[in-house]
Amino acid sequence: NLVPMAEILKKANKEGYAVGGFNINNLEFLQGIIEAAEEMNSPLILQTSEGAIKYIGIDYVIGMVEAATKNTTIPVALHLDHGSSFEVVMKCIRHGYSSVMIDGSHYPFEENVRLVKKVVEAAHSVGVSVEAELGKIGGTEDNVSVDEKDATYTDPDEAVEFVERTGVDALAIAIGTAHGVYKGKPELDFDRLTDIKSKLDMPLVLHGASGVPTEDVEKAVKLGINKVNVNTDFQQAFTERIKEIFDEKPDLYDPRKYCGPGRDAIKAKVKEKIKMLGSQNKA
Ligand SMILES: O=C(COP(=O)(O)O)N(O)CCCCOP(=O)(O)O
Ligand code: NA
Ligand SMILES: [Zn+2]
Repeated sequence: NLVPMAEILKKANKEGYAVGGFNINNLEFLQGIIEAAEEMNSPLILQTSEGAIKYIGIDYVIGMVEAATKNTTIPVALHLDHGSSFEVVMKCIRHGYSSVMIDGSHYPFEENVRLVKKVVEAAHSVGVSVEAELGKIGGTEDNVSVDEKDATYTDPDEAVEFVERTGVDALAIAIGTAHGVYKGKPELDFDRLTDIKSKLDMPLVLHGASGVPTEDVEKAVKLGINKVNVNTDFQQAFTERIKEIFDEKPDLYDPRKYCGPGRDAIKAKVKEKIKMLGSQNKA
């Protein structure tokens, strides 16, 4: 009982809120995230990077997510984050993912269009949603100069052509965010977001949300972002809690004694993010 991401995001776009694309890295991330979303009555997009699939094992991902969603009343999608090839996308679809990202943002425009079009045809033929990316989301934050912005940030007119030619359900745009921990304060290009949304009234995705001030994420949601990806903030919440536990009790060796509190820390952080995105009671 997974749902296609497109359904979740269509409602979010219509009603002006965003839904978390929360990455799972192990059992505790999955449990913390799904419990928080259920208690907040929020729709949820669970996502795994290719690295997480390698670490967990795709059969375990599917098995754990099936267990997590067996009795749930909230709409949940299982999404491949940053899919790097048609082959990986098809593997996830075959295993039961309800949504996939094919990330061709580092290819030339025409190559990105060709690859994404191929994925959309295959995925849509079996009811699976597709996210793609145009523009370059930074890997590590460093101050982007103006001309670099035009070289790396999403061009609104290109975005219109891209969506028309590919038929994607959601578009990840580059407006100043970066994956991971920021060095400086990220400056989001809200004018560019406004311009893109005015030309493309469709679900838009913000990557790299960890480390972006809450008020900036809230503003981006108001301006038309409908999916917000978060990973690092949850990884840091988990890790910091475990460090605290070991500071207090260095001789602990039962993993439940430190992974359990780590799970609780993730859950608390997820609730904060759901409040920030406005998806509480939108299930
Ligand atoms: O946009 C985001 C989240 O960005 P954030 O971590 O800044 O919140 N994402 O798409 C998550 C990226 C996860 C990468 O995971 P691996 O290390 O397993 O490859
Ligand atoms: Na980030
Ligand atoms: Zn990302």
